[in-house]
Amino acid sequence: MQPPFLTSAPAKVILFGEHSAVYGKHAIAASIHSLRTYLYVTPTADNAITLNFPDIKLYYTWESNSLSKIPSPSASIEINDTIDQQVAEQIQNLIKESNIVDPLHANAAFCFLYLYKCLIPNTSSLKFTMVSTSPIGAGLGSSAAVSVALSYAMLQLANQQTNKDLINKWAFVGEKCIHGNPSGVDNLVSTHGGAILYKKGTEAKLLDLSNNPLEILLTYTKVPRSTKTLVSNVRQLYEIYPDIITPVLDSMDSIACKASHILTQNEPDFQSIASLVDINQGLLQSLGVSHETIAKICLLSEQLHIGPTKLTGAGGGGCTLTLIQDSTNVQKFKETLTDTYGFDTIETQLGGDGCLLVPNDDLNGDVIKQLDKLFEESESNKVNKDIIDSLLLPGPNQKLPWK
Ligand SMILES: Nc1ncnc2c1ncn2[C@@H]1O[C@H](COP(=O)(O)OP(=O)(O)OP(=O)(O)O)[C@@H](O)[C@H]1O
Ligand SMILES: C[C@@](O)(CCO)CC(=O)[O-]
Ligand SMILES: [Mg+2]
Repeated sequence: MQPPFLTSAPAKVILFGEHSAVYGKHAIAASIHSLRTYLYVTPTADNAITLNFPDIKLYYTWESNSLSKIPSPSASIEINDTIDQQVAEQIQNLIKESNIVDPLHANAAFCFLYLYKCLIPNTSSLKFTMVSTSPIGAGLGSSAAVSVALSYAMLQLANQQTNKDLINKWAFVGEKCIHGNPSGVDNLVSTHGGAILYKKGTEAKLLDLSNNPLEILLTYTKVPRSTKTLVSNVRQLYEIYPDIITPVLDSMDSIACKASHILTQNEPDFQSIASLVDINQGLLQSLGVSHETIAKICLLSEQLHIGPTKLTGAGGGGCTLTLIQDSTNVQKFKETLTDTYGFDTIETQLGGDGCLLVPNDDLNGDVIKQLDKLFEESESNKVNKDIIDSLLLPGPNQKLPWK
């Protein structure tokens, strides 16, 4: 597909099973339709590839000849089950030579360049501008949304027969570039949307939560952390105490399976779900991936009799998920979180669309002008979530012909 065109992928929450998913245990995850990453691919007149990632203040242009020196990994998704270390090393060297040192930048650049070398190695004269309405590095799957949006776009540029399964497989490669050892749950739910019961290496089971939607509140602690580091720390604990950590992971597996069964009943027993949330948080705490800010939110939701809270995603700060069982004190809960603790609260619905595309054919001159203006203004951080949503958010009132 010729540029310009747009791709988009949603954020996600993990209801149960973060970290244990890495060890092949079940997890339940759901997309967050209204928090999305948007990628705008546009043609340029130079013989280069430009990244404009204003959310992390990464702006870089590589001349084509600097990219062509790096060998391309196989374009076969089957072979790319593991990252080609020789190619990875040469990409990391290029990133160093480019003086891209901030890990936030280096991770994004590595993910982009590896997928570029796999899918569109000889392509030039393109700019990739990416903005997200989801908090970054916060446990809501921002790396997965980036990997999905990039994979979708590059498969389009490669004119490959694209289906969601292929997008997800390449997004998993992108997640490996950023996370190191991902389970695949984040990229799968961001690709397909909805809610799933996931177990690494098996077919995910779609969960229909629409009959009895969970009422949840997300809280963003604004504490930065790296999923790669948190996952690695758990791995170290597992290797030191396998006999102790294995039963913890097995319990998390049972929690996810039990919750999946309860949530798909006609009249789910939400009290049991609340107990499972509490237990899962306690187990995550034992893996060392909670944080003092998460503990504060857990305590406050208990004190105000809102319902149980657990971390969501890799933890270490990032975001929590509170199951709202009694909304009597919810306003006080939200005000304390924002005004006293300085956190952000996010009210959202779970599920909704996965990755989407606005093809080149559906973009007319006027819309392109609006998009160019929006994405240019994003580079100077003049755009907030409302402005982005007003033009880009897919849904019943969407301005763009998302497919
Ligand atoms: N909008 C964005 N623009 C550029 N890079 C991004 C963007 N969003 C995420 N990233 C990349 O993803 C990385 C964050 O990934 P990380 O896995 O640590 O957090 P997360 O995916 O938000 O949380 P979790 O994996 O727990 O769900 C950042 O370091 C950055 O490289
Ligand atoms: C921590 C983890 O389980 C979820 C991160 O959102 C890592 C993974 O499953 O890839
Ligand atoms: Mg991630």
